[in-house]
Amino acid sequence: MADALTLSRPAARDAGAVAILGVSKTFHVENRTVHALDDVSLAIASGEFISIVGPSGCGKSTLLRFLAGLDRPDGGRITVDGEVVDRPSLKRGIVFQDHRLLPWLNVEENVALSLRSLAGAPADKKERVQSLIDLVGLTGFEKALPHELSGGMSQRAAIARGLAPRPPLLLLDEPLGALDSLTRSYLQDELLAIREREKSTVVMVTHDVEEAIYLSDRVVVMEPRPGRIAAIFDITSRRPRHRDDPDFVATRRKITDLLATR
Ligand SMILES: Nc1ncnc2c1ncn2[C@@H]1O[C@H](COP(=O)(O)OP(=O)(O)OP(=O)(O)O)[C@@H](O)[C@H]1O
Repeated sequence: MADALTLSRPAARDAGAVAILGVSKTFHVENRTVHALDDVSLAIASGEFISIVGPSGCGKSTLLRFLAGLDRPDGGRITVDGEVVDRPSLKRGIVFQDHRLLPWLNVEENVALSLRSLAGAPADKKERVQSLIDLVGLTGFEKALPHELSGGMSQRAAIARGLAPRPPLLLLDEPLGALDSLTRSYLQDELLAIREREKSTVVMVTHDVEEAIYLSDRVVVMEPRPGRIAAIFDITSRRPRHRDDPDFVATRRKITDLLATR
């Protein structure tokens, strides 16, 4: 039973621990060979918030797709809680930059989609859906269709959908990338609050170094051709963090300087 989740929190407090071991991937397109990832290894503790930053083409999304089980590496392996990731699972929620809500379903129905295959009483599922809609600040918009929502609201609905089955691991691929800066910083705080409440491990790909430092326990900086980990920064300052704090500014400078050389 690959998806033995229930509506209650999946057992252990140490769920969502990730091991990425020597992962490599080469794409062959016509007569071109792209070393998208080369020998990438990373251990992520349960409950950690990790951001991955790096120049375009360094393999961030490829790595996230592997973590989701949407694709497989040619070499190495990935485990979550000791289980090899070789297919998608409700144990790993994923949210993309474009919300990918089904246009013919309303907010409530979109959020409920990923609960369909889980055991549980319909009333419990309904309660879970409503609590997530409340959590992401969409109360009152349960019956709205995606085209009736703003970009930020659609992204919140997508986050609620990703969280619905209580995945121990939440994967975010530029989830706030398409939003204006005000909505973006508001949703960053919401992401922290959601993570605090849901206790999921989070792996987020972002192009925004400031966002990565603001949210994460560690920032992984990747370099391209071949895609590798160039450095890992521990962000130990207490939350809420302040973007003009000297430590914050110094870390941002170190990361952007490093990125400028890649
Ligand atoms: N399905 C595919 N077929 C061929 N090449 C691919 C495929 N997916 C990714 N690549 C190549 O692998 C490399 C890494 O791509 P990936 O999308 O993971 O990078 P990224 O760091 O997420 O980039 P961006 O920041 O621009 O989204 C790129 O050179 C890309 O062209």
